[in-house]
Amino acid sequence: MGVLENIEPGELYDANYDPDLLRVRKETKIKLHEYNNTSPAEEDKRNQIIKELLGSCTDNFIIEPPFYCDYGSNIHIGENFYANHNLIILDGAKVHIGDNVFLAPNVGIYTAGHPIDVERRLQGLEYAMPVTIGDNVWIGGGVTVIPGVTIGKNTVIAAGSVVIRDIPEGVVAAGNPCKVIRKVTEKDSLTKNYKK
Ligand SMILES: CC(=O)SCCNC(=O)CCNC(=O)[C@H](O)C(C)(C)COP(=O)(O)OP(=O)(O)OC[C@H]1O[C@@H](n2cnc3c(N)ncnc32)[C@H](O)[C@@H]1OP(=O)(O)O
Repeated sequence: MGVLENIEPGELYDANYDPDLLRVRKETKIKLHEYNNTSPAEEDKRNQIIKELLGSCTDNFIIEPPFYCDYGSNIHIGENFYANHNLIILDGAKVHIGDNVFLAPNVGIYTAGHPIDVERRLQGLEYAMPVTIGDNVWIGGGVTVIPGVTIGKNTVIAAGSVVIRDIPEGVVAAGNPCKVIRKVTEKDSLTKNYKK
């Protein structure tokens, strides 16, 4: 059973002082420290650490170090997952990533947030809402995905976007806030030269 399993999406919990959460996050950071200090030659060791850490994954994934997350157990990745360097996932709530998903460098997937009002924020309260990323999604460099967002299958999120609302399947979306700029069409599979 994953940590925070009994907390409802959006429900406030004590993220800063709860001893169980602090313990699990520390255990996770110890494993990630080990992972992030492996050599590229230590593929088996890398795969073993990730398999122990994540909620679920297949045998077929690459996560380039450094990689950071809070708990690991809330993260589920599909077949043929590729994450470039410096992926950060704050997984207070579940993060479901489909098959064939590519993440560029410096992607942040944040399920967690704090109350807007100062008083409760300073009590260390936090909420988390799940993030879902569909099959065959490509997320560009430096993209931020905030709590509760779903990105539909076959979609491309342009570099630097901040995804604050759900994005449908089969589109290119860009910007802050991230919005659909066009559909992916048959023409895209005919492009031979990407030179502008
Ligand atoms: C797994 C890995 O490691 S991948 C390696 C890392 N690489 C990346 O992160 C590259 C990501 N690529 C991008 O962001 C590209 O801009 C793409 C793929 C979104 C381009 O998609 P295209 O549909 O070809 O977009 P195109 O260049 O024709 O631009 C279409 C419109 O979107 C806008 N646009 C394109 N990219 C962005 C962006 N990152 N942010 C904001 N707007 C953008 C353009 O300005 C243009 O607007 P206009 O019509 O008003 O002039």
